[in-house]
Amino acid sequence: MGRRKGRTPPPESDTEPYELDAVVGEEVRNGVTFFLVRWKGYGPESDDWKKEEDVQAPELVERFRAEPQNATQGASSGPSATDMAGTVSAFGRSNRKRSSNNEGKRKKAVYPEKSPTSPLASKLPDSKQASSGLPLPENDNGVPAIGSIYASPPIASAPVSRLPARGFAGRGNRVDDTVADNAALTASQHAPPDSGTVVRPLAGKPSNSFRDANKRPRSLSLDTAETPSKRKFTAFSEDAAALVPTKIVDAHAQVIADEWNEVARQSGVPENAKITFINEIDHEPVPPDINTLFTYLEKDCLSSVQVPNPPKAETMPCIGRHSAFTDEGLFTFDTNCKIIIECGQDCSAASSCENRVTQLPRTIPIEIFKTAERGWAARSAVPLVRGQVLGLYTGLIISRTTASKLIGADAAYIFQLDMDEPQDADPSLVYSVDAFRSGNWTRYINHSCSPNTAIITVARGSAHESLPYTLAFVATQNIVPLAELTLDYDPSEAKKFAEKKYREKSRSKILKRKRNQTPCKCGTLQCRGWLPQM
Ligand SMILES: C[S@@+](CC[C@H](N)C(=O)[O-])C[C@H]1O[C@@H](n2cnc3c(N)ncnc32)[C@H](O)[C@@H]1O
Repeated sequence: MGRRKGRTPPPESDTEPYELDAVVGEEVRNGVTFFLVRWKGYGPESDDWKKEEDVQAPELVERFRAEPQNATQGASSGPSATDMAGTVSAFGRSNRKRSSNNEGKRKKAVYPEKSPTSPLASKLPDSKQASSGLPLPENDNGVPAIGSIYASPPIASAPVSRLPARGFAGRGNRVDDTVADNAALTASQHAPPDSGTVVRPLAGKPSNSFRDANKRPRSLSLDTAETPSKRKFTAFSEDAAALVPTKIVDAHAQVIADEWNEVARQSGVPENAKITFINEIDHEPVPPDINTLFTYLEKDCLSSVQVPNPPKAETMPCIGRHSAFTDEGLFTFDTNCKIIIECGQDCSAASSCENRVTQLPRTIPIEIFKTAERGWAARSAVPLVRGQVLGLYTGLIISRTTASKLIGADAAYIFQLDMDEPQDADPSLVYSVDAFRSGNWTRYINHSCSPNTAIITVARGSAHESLPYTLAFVATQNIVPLAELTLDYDPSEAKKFAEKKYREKSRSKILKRKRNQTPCKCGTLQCRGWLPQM
């Protein structure tokens, strides 16, 4: 691997890309498919320059196989947040020795973009919509404006005492009407990352360790008689039901699901928006950190700390209520507000107030499903539209001092409320949400370097109603049924990655593995290699 042929490439230029010349081979390592590809050229005068390297870029290879001429064309028009295959090739390269100093120094990026003439163009997500989240504000210190989940391998939780969940009895969700209007949304826009291969359950030893969550169980090894059959979803049909694989719901999962659905029902979630657990990968019955002592919180967080009062109702008037959301309740993505202010109890319009979009009950049926490499994950059984509010990140509010002491699995579900927070903030006075022992289905939203959801921060009009503010997931693109819902756990890193001036320096810094960092298995062309770390 990594052989280089031809003469030494000419001096580096940011505008001249590699061009994919051939897919020479492919190999599965640790469950991830790497492709040996041959790149060619740095410009017209160096067309004879070629080299081979292994990359983890299934989309690029698929595109190349379908239409070799257009797979990497348009590259010289420059990078975008969505189309940075260079990160992938750099990641692939880091796994092997470089063949020469010259090559080692060079880090050329490939920026595959939609070719307007390509028949595949309509199948690729729109680059604006599929950008790595929202054009989210960042504070002056470069701290993620919205907050970040940090990653570490999850393990089984210890039982905790149960606390009651509070609920908001709101009215019907207008967003759902829009979903219905968009039911004809064709599924060809993008494929759910995990639907490429659906593995049926096996007879054999169940895997109960959460530490195994991201690893394919031994019983899937190809040399056993029980090699699973694989079913490929090559394209979506409009009939979403045809895509729904056989659901394996065991008795234990059913008990947990019933309990969660009952809490959700009390919060106003309709009957047809149930949560189900599905495992088509192995025998792990339900996410193992979930037992009957886990506290399901559909809408509101619990708090272990006395958070100082957020701004008072007078300073959060019921104005500009349509600035952040459309009349249909879809987030507009064009607000500069770091915190979206919704009405709270002080609003005279009470529950008929339209400025309560994120307080409306969830209307989306959710499937929590096992993936081969990313543990458990969440997806919607119905189509979602860009801007739709999907749910709130709930859990226990803890101080940053407490959060920073958590390690390993205990830290896997922490979302920093670091929006607008000075870098030298007193850690005992800034907060995080921990969804390890209490939370809701959103705790299963995995990281992707090219996500389809983002977080918006919302405060409610009156003190103590949202402590200190609410984290709401919104769809950043139209999402087909059963596509895994994903979030960039550190959008500020993605932003740096996309910026030209940071490109070489910050990319290599980001791509370099830090201690204990977890490999990212998002499988996208934009993959930065590792999960963000606290
Ligand atoms: C908030 S939890 C998400 C739910 C988790 N998959 C589970 O099974 O409970 C974050 C953890 O999920 C796993 N994870 C999330 N995104 C991942 C990714 N892109 N690649 C590998 N592991 C991922 C990591 O173990 C991470 O610490």
